[in-house]
Amino acid sequence: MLAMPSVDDAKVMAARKSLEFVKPGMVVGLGSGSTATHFIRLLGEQVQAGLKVRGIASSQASEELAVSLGIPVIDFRTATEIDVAIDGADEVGPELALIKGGGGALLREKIVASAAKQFVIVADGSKVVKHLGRFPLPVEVIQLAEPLVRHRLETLGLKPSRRKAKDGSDYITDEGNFILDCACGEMNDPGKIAAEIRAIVGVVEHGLFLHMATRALIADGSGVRELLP
Ligand SMILES: O=C(CO)[C@H](O)[C@H](O)COP(=O)(O)O
Repeated sequence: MLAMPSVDDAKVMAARKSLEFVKPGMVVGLGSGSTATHFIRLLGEQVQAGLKVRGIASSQASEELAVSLGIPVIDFRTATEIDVAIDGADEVGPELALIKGGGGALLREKIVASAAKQFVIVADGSKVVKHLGRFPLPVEVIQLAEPLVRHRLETLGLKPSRRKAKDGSDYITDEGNFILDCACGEMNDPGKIAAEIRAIVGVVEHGLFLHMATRALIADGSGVRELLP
């Protein structure tokens, strides 16, 4: 009998499969989180073997990793086009609706994903859900506006809680904002929730990525399966 791959092995399998979508000359969006980290490491091996691509990073951590592996990284301020973005997700729902931002990089991740011609999700099978909402939805907010935004989120029926760093201090994103992790419960209409949150001034971005992913590569005991929207 075949042994089930560990969650981490599954992440590597999905990340490896995503290399098929990276072609010479491309500008590649580099996601954040453990699965995206596997992808960046594998891409680094390809670059060291001669593949010519340039990366654009969705977080400081991913940028530092890419640079350490010799992947040429474009300065975000000069980028105008992205061919493919490869990133992980916290939940993958129907029609490839996603919750992202567990690693706190949702703003840059969404900028990269929205500009990319292809947005490929890499994940282990545990991330696939029938309804989004078990994972708390991250909402990035301007620090100054946090109490007002928090109250508005509560009036929408969400239960926000300010994210803390490992040392107990407030978690601050790469762009200098707070994150409110919002318990939402099962989402029947993610589009409505996304629009309501988006309408609150002081919200910088939220972790619902709707109608963005062009495919998801999901790895589990039976290999890597491809989901399309
Ligand atoms: O959105 C993200 C970071 O902001 C990550 O892609 C998401 O949290 C999944 O992470 P992992 O691959 O470690 O499970």
